Amino acid sequence: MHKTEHFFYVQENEVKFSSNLPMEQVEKIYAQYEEGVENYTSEDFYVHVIHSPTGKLFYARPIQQYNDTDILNPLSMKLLNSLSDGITISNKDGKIIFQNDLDIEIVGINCINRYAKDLVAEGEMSDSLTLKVLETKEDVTIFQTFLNNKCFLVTGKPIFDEVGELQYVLIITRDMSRLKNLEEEVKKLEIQNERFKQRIEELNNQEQKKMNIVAASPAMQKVLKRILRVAEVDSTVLIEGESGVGKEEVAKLIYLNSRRNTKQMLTINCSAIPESLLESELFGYVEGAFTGAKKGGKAGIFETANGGTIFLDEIGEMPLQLQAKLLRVLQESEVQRIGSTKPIPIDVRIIAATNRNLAEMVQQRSFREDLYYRLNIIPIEIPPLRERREDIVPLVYHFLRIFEQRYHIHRTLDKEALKVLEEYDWPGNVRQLKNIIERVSLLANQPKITASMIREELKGATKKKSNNIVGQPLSKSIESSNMDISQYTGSLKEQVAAFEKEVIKKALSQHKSIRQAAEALGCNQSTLVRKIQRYQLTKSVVYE
Ligand SMILES: Nc1ncnc2c1ncn2[C@@H]1O[C@H](COP(=O)(O)OP(=O)(O)OP(=O)(O)O)[C@@H](O)[C@H]1O
Repeated sequence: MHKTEHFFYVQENEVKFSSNLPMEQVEKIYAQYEEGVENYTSEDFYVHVIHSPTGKLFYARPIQQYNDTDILNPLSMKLLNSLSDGITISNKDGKIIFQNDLDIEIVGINCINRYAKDLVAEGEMSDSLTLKVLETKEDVTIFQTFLNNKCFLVTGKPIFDEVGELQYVLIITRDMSRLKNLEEEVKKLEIQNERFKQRIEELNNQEQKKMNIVAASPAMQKVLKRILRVAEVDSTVLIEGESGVGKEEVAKLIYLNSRRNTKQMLTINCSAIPESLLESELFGYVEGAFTGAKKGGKAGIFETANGGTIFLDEIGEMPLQLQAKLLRVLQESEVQRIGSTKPIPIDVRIIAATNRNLAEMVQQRSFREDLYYRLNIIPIEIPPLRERREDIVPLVYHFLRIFEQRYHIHRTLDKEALKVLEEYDWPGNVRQLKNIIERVSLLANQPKITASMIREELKGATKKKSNNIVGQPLSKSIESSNMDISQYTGSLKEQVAAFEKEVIKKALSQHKSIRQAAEALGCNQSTLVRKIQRYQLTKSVVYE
């Protein structure tokens, strides 16, 4: 029995026994008993009745009268102030008897000793959870935004005494922004995690991307290291080297390993496009900018590549007037379409390449000095193949594998053949080596390629060297060849046709099949067949 509990025993309406309550008090309690009830309150007592066959036993426990100050002793206040939630406690009349420091900070008002209903009536609070809990006598939870615009989870809890009377209302205000911050932290970590995963994938891919470029020699290893380092930064790169050394391949590698690899890399060959067209290709134009300008205008390559990369091949061939315009784009990161004064902001990375000596061109004033320095922020010089002979054999095997997959032919080279290739000077660099390997692979009528087959091919190349078309793929050699055109007469159409006939004849004589010749000329087989018929190139002529 609880030490403050009293009891008395009643038999036939007569109090037979009482513990230590004065009789007067016992009678008062008993007077309020209603026949049959088991629990009731009387005066300041909570009464529990046990009915037995012979009588009734009454337990009377004094209802504790809490004093507000009883619960708010210094220690409990200290404890409540140390919590990281806002706490207020109101008594059953709705008077706020305690508010911890954090709650005062959150709500912005010190409510101690004030009544919740007054705070609402006086407009200091739009609503009061204390009043709601007093009314419903139930737990209530709401989300509430306070002065600092932070979102809080506010929970009101009724606190009952032993007899179920609501005694206090406890309000707990929890800062949801802390939870939100945590949520955001978790999200950030997840994003970071995702980035790490991507980076690992990228690094794995990088290994594969590197595989496309052969760099066995110390000189190319150095270049490769530089490529991978510059790929990470966003600056302009100038790739220099003789024709066919692999400048475009290097540009692709930089792009593939850069952060911009999710956007495209657009390539423009400055030597292959006439000056007038190059300007509009690069910068675009507005409607009516010139005769023949498309309706609605056209975006230039800078606009189209926005966010990505532009590879300006053969930059040394860019006319001076366009060099000035390109310089402005690089300096101001904005472009103006032809016929417009409106600047369009652009964000592109420029990779430029040249086989010309730009520094010399600057001295000869055929290349702008300011543009040269602007492009030359990170120069990459690719040495000619003859200066990195360690790359020759790995390149041979690399190309053999490519052609094996492309043509389904398996070829190997004997030792002597490899030696010949290693000792050759390769004026046409890697492109020339690639073409020789393609040719011998296709022309060989046995799996093993011998030194004499290579020598034969290289003899042809040396002969062609005087025509400045060493080892170029056929389509490229025609572009750059110094073919004697004085032999052609007649109208432009007739001269072009005569030239075309010669080009096709030559291609057919150099390739085993029409398909291969078409491939080398960069046209499709049916076009070539039509032209063979038009120019009446018979088989015997073709293969003589
Ligand atoms: N290191 C290399 N590894 C594998 N292939 C290479 C390498 N270097 C060049 N190649 C191949 O050689 C050919 C010529 O390379 P590329 O077109 O990049 O040369 P380039 O220097 O840009 O030539 P140009 O100055 O004529 O434009 C391409 O088919 C390319 O794939």
